[in-house]
Amino acid sequence: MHPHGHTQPMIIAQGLAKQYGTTLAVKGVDLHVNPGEIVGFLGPNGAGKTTTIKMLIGLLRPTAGLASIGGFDIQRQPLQAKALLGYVPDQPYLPEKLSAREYIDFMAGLYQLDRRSARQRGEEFLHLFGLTERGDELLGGYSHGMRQKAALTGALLHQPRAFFLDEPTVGLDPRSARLIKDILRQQAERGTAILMSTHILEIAERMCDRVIIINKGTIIAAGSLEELRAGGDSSLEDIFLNLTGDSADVAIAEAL
Ligand SMILES: Nc1ncnc2c1ncn2[C@@H]1O[C@H](COP(=O)(O)OP(=O)(O)OP(=O)(O)O)[C@@H](O)[C@H]1O
Repeated sequence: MHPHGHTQPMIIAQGLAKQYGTTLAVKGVDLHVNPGEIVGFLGPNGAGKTTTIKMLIGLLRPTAGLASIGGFDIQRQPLQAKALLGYVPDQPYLPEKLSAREYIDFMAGLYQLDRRSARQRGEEFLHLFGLTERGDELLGGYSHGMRQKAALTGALLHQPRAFFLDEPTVGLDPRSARLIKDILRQQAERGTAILMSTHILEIAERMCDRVIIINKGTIIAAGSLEELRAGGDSSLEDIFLNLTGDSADVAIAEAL
């Protein structure tokens, strides 16, 4: 028996498509993330990663297709679906005039959490992130890394079952990147499904149970790294370049 019960995927996309004007940015994407899984969402710039994630979390209405979180359709049952999900964008919006502790209270209110246990959970994250001493400073004065940590704290406060991150470790020092990696693994072990976009292949290799590769709005490969390597010992970088590159680009990359 799987530790998290029946493995109905927590995150599902079926035929998701998005057209901006005449541009088909996402062309019928099918994907799923199971409870407890960390899945890397890889693709070159402009491939459609952010657009897909924004449709999955209900920030963008798809032109076609369905997205569901924990069995709730994100368009038809947005409140139920959104209560289950957390999202950290690559440039998180934070209220600059609030301190980290005030932000924790603010997020607790937004998700209608019990204030005391939310505060306690918030303090645990501040401690983990080394921000206990700076929790009363205004977020506006936080560094990029500190902002990422505050955003993660706010997004994890309600214990989401589906967690989405856009480029979570960009601009972080190695220690902070490691910390975030550990926290994500911890969340996954508690059954949270995690989908994170990244273009840093090394991060995907080290952090993810499975990767999904998107190129020009279409999923072109999905599986564990072992499956993608399919017996060979190519690095994820080779696989990625081969799958997404024009052959000329790959030839250039191979020559480097
Ligand atoms: N609001 C918009 N209006 C018009 N076109 C858009 C809009 N947002 C994205 N696009 C286009 O859709 C395509 C996919 O963009 P998207 O941001 O989803 O890619 P991405 O994979 O997240 O890229 P990156 O790695 O550079 O962040 C691109 O061609 C982009 O120019």
